[in-house]
Amino acid sequence: MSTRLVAFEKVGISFDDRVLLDSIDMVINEGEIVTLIGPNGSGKSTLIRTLLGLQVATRGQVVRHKKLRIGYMPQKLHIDPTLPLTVKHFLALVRGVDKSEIRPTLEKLGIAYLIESQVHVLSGGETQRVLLARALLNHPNLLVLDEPVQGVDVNGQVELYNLIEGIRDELNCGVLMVSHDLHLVMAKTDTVVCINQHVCCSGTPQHVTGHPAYQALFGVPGADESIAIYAHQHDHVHDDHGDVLSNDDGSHSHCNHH
Ligand SMILES: Nc1ncnc2c1ncn2[C@@H]1O[C@H](COP(=O)(O)OP(=O)(O)OP(=O)(O)O)[C@@H](O)[C@H]1O
Repeated sequence: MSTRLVAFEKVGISFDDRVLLDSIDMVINEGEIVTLIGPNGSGKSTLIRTLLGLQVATRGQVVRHKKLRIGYMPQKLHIDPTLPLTVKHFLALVRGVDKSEIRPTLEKLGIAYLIESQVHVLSGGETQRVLLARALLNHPNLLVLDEPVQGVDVNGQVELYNLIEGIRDELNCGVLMVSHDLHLVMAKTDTVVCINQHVCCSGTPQHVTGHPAYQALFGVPGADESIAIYAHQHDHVHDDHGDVLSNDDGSHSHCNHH
């Protein structure tokens, strides 16, 4: 059985009368990719901040493995654009970093050619990879990625998700990713936790996208079958012409489990 890295147990966060998180249960295991989804203002960043220890739970608790080591990738790089700073120097700022690991880490992410580039001239996709490199230099057993594909085009998003999956396979680390919707990330995710202050539903991507709570928040998937997962469940048979033959009771159906 894989090691449990983090467990949220009935975690709640309130300010004055406002509930930001309510009774959140969530587990992240080693080697598992968990995607956290929810609409704007649903508490995703608050949950991440709580995991990072930057926000204290007002109810419940966050149980962390004693050897938990988080590599955090923020949504954006906040650096003064007038400050000259190369990628190499930026990564050398990681506390306790072994500088000899900087180039191999960039190579692993396919961006070794950027090592002497100024960080403020990088494209969206390049910036995300540099931030991922910074997270990896921390030797994490849990990667926490806050909207890792923000500002990246669709092809770049697929590449980044492939990269993240490859890192998980190589390091057997846990991954917690924040996303706004499930379309592209779906195939790369083991478990989805859909929140809107509370956990609306959780489980496999197929289970969650078929859940009424998910569909109430994000609509019914399937408008674009090229990217949505379509699981066609047969409870009937077709004749030689493809026509549906009725069941014994005369009924038949096609089920869409997204
Ligand atoms: N320290 C705080 N004090 C009071 N309210 C806060 C605090 N931090 C966040 N909030 C509020 O909590 C709500 C949830 O915010 P949060 O940033 O966690 O949502 P989110 O799901 O990450 O949203 P988005 O998708 O827009 O990034 C927001 O309405 C926000 O204004």
